[in-house]
Amino acid sequence: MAEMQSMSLRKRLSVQGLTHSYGGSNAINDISFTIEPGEVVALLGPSGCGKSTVLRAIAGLIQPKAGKIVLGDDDLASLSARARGIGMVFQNYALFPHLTVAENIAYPLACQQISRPARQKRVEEMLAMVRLGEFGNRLPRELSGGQQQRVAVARAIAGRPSLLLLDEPFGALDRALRFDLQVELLHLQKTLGITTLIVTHDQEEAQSLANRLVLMNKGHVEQIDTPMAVYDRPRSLFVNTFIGQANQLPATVLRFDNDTTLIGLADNTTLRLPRRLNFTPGSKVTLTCRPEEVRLLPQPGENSQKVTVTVSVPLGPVLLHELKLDCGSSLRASEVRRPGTAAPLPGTSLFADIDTTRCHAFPAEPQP
Ligand SMILES: Nc1ncnc2c1ncn2[C@@H]1O[C@H](COP(=O)(O)OP(=O)(O)OP(=O)(O)O)[C@@H](O)[C@H]1O
Repeated sequence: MAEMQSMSLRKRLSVQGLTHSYGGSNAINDISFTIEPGEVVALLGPSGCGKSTVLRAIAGLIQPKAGKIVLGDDDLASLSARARGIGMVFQNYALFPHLTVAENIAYPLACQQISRPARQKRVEEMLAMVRLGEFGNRLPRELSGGQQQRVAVARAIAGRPSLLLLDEPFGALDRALRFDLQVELLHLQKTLGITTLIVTHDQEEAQSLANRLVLMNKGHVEQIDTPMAVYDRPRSLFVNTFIGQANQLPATVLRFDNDTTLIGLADNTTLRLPRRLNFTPGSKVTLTCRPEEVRLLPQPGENSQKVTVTVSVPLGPVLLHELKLDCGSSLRASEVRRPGTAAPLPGTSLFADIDTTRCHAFPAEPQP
């Protein structure tokens, strides 16, 4: 293991101004981010936002229209896909069906013209690492989906790449297996310290695996931050609603008093935010708060709105309440279930107390 660690070169990846189109309009536009040596970064965003295009450009599978990709000291534009020293794992396994597990893992080593005994030793190390020591002689079709994906990971890292690219690596697997493999991959990545970029549309996968997230929308970057910062301090309404759940309330900035902002809601009630927002009075905004920041009370509180319970659903450890404000807007509240927590009956009138320290306000999006 010590030998392997010393031989895996930790390199920094820098992507600057990456732009590409497949013909018409740009699929990705001016994408810039860096991954520090040994760091795991997740590219996250809705379907079609350009995640795989970024990955393909880094891997050398497409030639971008503009931009610079540098790995360590190498400008990748001058290197073929094969010469880039990148390990890749894609969703659909893509193991060679006619080669055994051991031969699959040995394949990139043979391409690097590594001697047969060294190859064999490395394959054994890899098989042990992904806990498939007994499976070297099997064909891919004789393995389960999760095992096949572990072989794909072993094959990707066997050649000691400086960068690991994972494109929806566990997308085809069921939830429980996906979680197990994520934990395994995290352990492997920490042991080897390979700089890693994972593409996923599964935000839980991204948050559990990555040190930082690059959030993409419609071909551009919306925010780059740690998973917690993205959740707690979203820079746009898109990020706020894409990561986790967020209630959205149409509102108007009424006035500022010292360090507070008075916000008017659609039902003519008001909320006082304990900070000055960067809007002019009269601005139309979308106010957001997460369900866990809304507390249900039997009596009105300081920042509470009258609500009617539509339905309450138990989701494992929490109870999720769907509520209606008097103005017709919907609101969700969640509370941790304790022994004796009872779900209110549909139609019950209660008061929703919003934690205004945690609310965000974004410019209202123009109505279609
Ligand atoms: N080979 C191609 N030819 C033409 N257009 C393409 C091609 N590949 C991707 N696109 C378009 O480029 C845009 C970005 O696609 P891309 O596959 O990078 O998105 P993605 O975020 O990875 O999506 P998904 O999560 O669905 O895989 C999309 O609008 C897609 O339709």
